[in-house]
Amino acid sequence: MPEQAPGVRIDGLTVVYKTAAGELPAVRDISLTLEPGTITGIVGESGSGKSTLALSLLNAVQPPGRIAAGSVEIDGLGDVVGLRGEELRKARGRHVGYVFQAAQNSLNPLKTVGKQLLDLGRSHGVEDLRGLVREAKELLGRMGLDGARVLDSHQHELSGGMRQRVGIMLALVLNAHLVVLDEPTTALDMITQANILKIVREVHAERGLTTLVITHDIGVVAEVADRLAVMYGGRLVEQGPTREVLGAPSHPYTRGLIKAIPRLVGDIDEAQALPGRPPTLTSVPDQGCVFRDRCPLRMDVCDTVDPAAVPLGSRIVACHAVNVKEHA
Ligand SMILES: Nc1ncnc2c1ncn2[C@@H]1O[C@H](COP(=O)(O)OP(=O)(O)OP(=O)(O)O)[C@@H](O)[C@H]1O
Repeated sequence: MPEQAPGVRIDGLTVVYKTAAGELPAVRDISLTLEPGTITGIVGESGSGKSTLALSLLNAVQPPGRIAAGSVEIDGLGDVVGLRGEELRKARGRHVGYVFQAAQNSLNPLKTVGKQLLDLGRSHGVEDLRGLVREAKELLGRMGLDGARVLDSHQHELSGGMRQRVGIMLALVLNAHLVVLDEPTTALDMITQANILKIVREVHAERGLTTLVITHDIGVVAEVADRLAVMYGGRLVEQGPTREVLGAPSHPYTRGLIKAIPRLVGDIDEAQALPGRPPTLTSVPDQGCVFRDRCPLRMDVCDTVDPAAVPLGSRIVACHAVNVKEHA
C-alpha cells in the first residue's frame, strides 16, 4: 500500500443478511468513490445500511450477513471483497484504521488500554513499540486526555466519551492512510464533539488520509466532510460536494433530513420532522423507489421502477421526480 492517501472505488455493492424471510439486502447496488485525500460523510437514519457499508470496506461483514455482489477496490490492496485470512487481517489496522460504532464497548474489559495498544502493535509487526506508545499518548493528549493515565486504565475506569476517544486513537495510531469512523462522536457533548471533529480534520490533513465518516447526524458531516453521500433503505439516494448538497439538496429525502435539523435551518421553530419512519430490512420495498412512502414528489413510476443513480452536475441523484424536472 502506498504511504499516501488511497482512492477507494465501491462498485455495485450489495450486502444481504439472512433472516426468517430469506436473505434480504441491507445495502443494495451502491457505487461510491472516495477520492484520495478527501473526507466523505455517509449520512442516513438508523437502519439505512451505513454501518453495513462501512464494514464492507474491510470485508468485515459477519454472518448472517455476506457481500452478495460488487467490489471494493482500494489503491494498493486491490478488491478487498476477494481478500481472506491473513491478508485481510494485515490490511485491517495497518492499512485501514477503523473506529467501530460501538467503540465504547469494543475494548477488552480485562486488559488495560496500554496492553491492548501493545497487542495491536505486535499483531501488526510494529517494531518500535515505544514509539507506538508515544504516538498514542500524543493523540490522546490532543483529544484532551491524560495519555499515560488512560493507557493505564481499564475500560470500566473510562467514561463513554473517553472510550470513544480511545477508539479514535486506536484507529489512527498504526498510521493507516484510509480511516473509517463509524459514529465517532455520539457519546460526546457538543463542545467535545466539535473539538474531536477539529482534530479529525487536522490529523486527516497532516497525514494525508482518505477518511470516511459514518453518522446519523447531518451536523457532523456538515462540520467535517468534503463530500456527502445520503443513504436511505440500503440505497445511496444523493451524493455530491457537502456544501452544494446541504445548500441546495436535490433528493426529497435529503431535503427532508435538512429541514428537520434546527442547527442547519437556523431556527428551532422552523425545523420540521420528516413524517413517517424509515423502512426496516423486511419492510423495504423490493421494487420501485425505497423512499416513495414518505415522498412528497411521488409519481406512478416510483411504485414499480427503482430510480437509477444519475449524474446531475457535480452530484449523483437517484430520483424519478428530480430527473423528470431536470429533463423537462
Ligand atoms: N446481523 C444482522 N442480522 C440481521 N439484520 C441485520 C444485521 N445487522 C444489521 N441488520 C439490518 O440491516 C439494516 C442495516 O443496518 P445497519 O446497521 O447497517 O444500518 P445503520 O444505518 O448503520 O443503522 P444504525 O445507525 O442504527 O447502526 C437494518 O435493517 C438492520 O436491522
